[in-house]
Amino acid sequence: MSVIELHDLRKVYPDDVVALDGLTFDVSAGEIFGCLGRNGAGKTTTVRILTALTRPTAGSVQVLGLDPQRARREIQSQVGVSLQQAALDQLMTGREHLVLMARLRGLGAAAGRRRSDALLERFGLGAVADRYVATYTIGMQRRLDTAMALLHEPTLLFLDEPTTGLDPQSRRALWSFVSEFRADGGTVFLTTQYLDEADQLCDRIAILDHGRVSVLDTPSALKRGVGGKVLRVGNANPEHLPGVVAIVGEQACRIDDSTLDVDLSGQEELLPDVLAELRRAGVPMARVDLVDPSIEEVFVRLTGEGVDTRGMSERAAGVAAIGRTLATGRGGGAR
Ligand SMILES: Nc1ncnc2c1ncn2[C@@H]1O[C@H](COP(=O)(O)OP(=O)(O)OP(=O)(O)O)[C@@H](O)[C@H]1O
Repeated sequence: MSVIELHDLRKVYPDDVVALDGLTFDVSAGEIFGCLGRNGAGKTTTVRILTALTRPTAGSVQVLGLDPQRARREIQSQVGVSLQQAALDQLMTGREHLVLMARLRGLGAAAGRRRSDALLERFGLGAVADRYVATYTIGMQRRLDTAMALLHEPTLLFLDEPTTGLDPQSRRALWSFVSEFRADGGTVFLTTQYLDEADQLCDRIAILDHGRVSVLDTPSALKRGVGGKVLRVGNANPEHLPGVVAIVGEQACRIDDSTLDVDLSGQEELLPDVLAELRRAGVPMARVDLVDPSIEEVFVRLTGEGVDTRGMSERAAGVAAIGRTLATGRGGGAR
């Protein structure tokens, strides 16, 4: 059953800014659906239209079987929304936010307090519940905002870039919350600029480009679709890289956290040469593996380096580091 249906959706802002240019997809009940794309691709506009915060210019949209513009209150009472810019009052405590929101949601005083307490604990905010939000970290503010979106126990949750700016621990905590929410029967629509997040968390991913869906599928189908294997070298040393780059070319090499990925698609015949080079450089073969391409590689292969997501920029920095190592002959390129 579809809980979200978009057909040929267009949104044109004043001054002819085209944010959405014929967006079509649907989201099934119980899915974690990821919407990926660079800045300005149209992700937030999509969330705002689905949650009745913005009116589309053309096209049709249904959320839980309702038209958001005609059934605005009904939709907003049934879905949870955590937007990129959390609307929190710095001079209120976390608990005050939740209790106030519970009142706005029509929960009785006792029920509101109970639900607030439970959510404060669930999101690890119990110890700071009575501190001003001004003293919260970005991660705490984001968790509070997500907790507020859950007060009325929605079954459909919209999270707009929920982990942007969070430290790795907070990101993982958010991921496990999203998985649990789905395991309890919920549906999640999330936008992200992090490719690894979409890969690990989402059942299906739509990559948006200039207000359109450029590809949409499960992470594994996307990876299968592009074909080709990646040779992964763990604990790679920058000194090992020039030889490999000389064989496969700089574009095929990516390094991240000392892991070197060599994209062999279309040049599989080079595998023996690369292995021989690694062996010559003294890399233990136990550290070498053949793996499926990551969503990042899919992204690069399908759309080219032009899709500037933050995750890709980090990898691009890694490739640039290899380039610098080659150019200067100095090590230290890997992060
Ligand atoms: N209120 C607005 N008025 C005019 N233009 C807007 C408005 N909101 C968004 N836009 C423009 O619409 C396009 C899509 O923006 P949108 O925020 O939906 O993209 P996004 O993928 O969410 O980007 P980001 O990752 O930066 O949030 C961009 O060109 C943006 O500048």
